Amino acid sequence: MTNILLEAKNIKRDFKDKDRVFHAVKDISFDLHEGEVISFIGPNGAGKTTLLKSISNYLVPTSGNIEVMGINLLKQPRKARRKMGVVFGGDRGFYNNATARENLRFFGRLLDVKEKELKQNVEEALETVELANVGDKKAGTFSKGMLQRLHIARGLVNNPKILMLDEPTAGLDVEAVYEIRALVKKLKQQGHGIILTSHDMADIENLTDRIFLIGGGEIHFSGDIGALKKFAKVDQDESLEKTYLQVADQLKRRD
Ligand SMILES: Nc1ncnc2c1ncn2[C@@H]1O[C@H](COP(=O)(O)OP(=O)(O)OP(=O)(O)O)[C@@H](O)[C@H]1O
Repeated sequence: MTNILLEAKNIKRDFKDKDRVFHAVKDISFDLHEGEVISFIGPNGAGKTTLLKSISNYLVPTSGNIEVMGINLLKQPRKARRKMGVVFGGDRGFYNNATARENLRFFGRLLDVKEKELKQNVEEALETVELANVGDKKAGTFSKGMLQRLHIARGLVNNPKILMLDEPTAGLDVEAVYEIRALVKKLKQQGHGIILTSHDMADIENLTDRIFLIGGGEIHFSGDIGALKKFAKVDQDESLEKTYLQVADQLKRRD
């Protein structure tokens, strides 16, 4: 068994509205191993974003415990958070008039990367995402696919073992989607643990080792795609989209 990079135990997150308490995440536990890609799938309002925000320290859970490479996220949030690259992607997030290298150096400094490590980290991140040859070009001249790779480089600039990739292929053309998928596979082979969110079932089918079906703030199933197909009682050659549709109804909130 490989090393556990992240362990979330009994995560609950409530939202209070006047005198009513809404249980967005009820009691979720999961872990993430080295070299593994996991994904949470479920209907709108299932609690996926709330859960991922809790793990990446954008929201404090109501209760539960999160260990990131042995560091307690709730007790030492800054230290734990630095072990994780959170990649939101999209057209924004960079200084258009600065080069890719300058942008990465800037974000590296924001993440407290030491000056003597910064240059090497930036070069390694650019190499990994295959942008080293255009590193001196302004970010504003980059295509959507290149920008997405630059976002991933930004997530890598302080050398985190864990990456959270939010919709990494959204809005990209077929070729760029293919490149991003190849990059995710490379990161996984390098030993990164990756939490992938995507509405594109083909991304999940291609990349994810372990799927967590989430509905009504709870996990209904976890396992690989083959096990999910058994759980959904569909043939093994059925598409993930059809498999998901078989179980979608039972994931709807009843509260
Ligand atoms: N700040 C908030 N205050 C009150 N309720 C909230 C807040 N954030 C989320 N919720 C509620 O918690 C539930 C879970 O929302 P969440 O965004 O985590 O779901 P999701 O699975 O990510 O959905 P989607 O696929 O639409 O992004 C929803 O019913 C939502 O309305």
